[in-house]
Amino acid sequence: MLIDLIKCHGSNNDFLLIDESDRNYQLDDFKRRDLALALCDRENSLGADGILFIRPSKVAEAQYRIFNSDGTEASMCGNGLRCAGRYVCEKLGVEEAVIETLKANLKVRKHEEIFSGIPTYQVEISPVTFHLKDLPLNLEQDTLLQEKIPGLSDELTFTALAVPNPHLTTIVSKEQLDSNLQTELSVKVNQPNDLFPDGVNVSFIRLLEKGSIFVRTYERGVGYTNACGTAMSASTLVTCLMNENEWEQPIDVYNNGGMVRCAVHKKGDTFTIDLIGNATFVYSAKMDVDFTVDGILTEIFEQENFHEDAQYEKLQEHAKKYLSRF
Ligand SMILES: N[C@@H](CCC[C@H](N)C(=O)O)C(=O)O
Repeated sequence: MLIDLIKCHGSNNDFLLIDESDRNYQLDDFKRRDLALALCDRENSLGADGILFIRPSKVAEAQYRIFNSDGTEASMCGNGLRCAGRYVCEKLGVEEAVIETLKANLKVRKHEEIFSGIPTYQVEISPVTFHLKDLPLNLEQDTLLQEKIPGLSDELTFTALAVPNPHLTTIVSKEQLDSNLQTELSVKVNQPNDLFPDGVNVSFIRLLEKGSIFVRTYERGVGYTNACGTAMSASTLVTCLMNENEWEQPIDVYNNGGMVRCAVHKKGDTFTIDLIGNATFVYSAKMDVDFTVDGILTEIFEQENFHEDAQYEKLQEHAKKYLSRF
């Protein structure tokens, strides 16, 4: 079977985008999982952090689903939503749209360039909840705000939230960021364990200066990625809660793949986050897949380069130069 795809990335968190809406690929969730497992493999196949599936929607301009590279489905992916948002807007010839995701219908819109020559999209990250049952995190309390988790780390304090995928965040020093702490505890909470039965995305946050943070995330279902959009959104919210940053103000969030901008809106106890950043298309291709064959991908052809990466590298150089100050 021939399937069209676009390789794309948000902050170098990279995806394969497959539009099922005009073509009857007859994918079911087993096939979507198998495609994610096979095609995301960086050693033997195309390589990516996940697959974005675009599907028809009865309630929005399109439906969007995200499968991690380990074949599990996530309720949300922020960097992927910017890419999906761009794809849907360009396909429909519009500047904004609503995309149906597993737990919410979310607004996406074309945005002024975050850096010269970079296609930029703003996406809504919502709903946000701090109830531990929503992650889930099995502790005998309702929320976890800047607290220790017994058995996880003696030195770090954590905040847990779902946006709506689950996140565990902690604000760290440069020394803690450079240590093995993040790997050790992320592996622990993403293998079968009593605290997080569904796993969790673990972010280490470094406060750089007012209005600017660095976030590195070990993603559930993937491992370390260059960036995680929902994690950067959740982390920005946590820094506002701790009075390190301000509500409603743009915060620059640096990551290992570049930088994005987040703004957190607070109305009473309700939070929404704007995530603004690149939606970069790398190449488009047609692939031949056979689900009965090991590795599934049998041939890839008609590859076309979008030539957007050279400009993106300039954003990365700018981000690296800024980070070298800290
Ligand atoms: N990279 C994503 C998040 C993808 C899903 C995540 N690994 C999960 O399982 O919750 C992002 O940009 O938000």
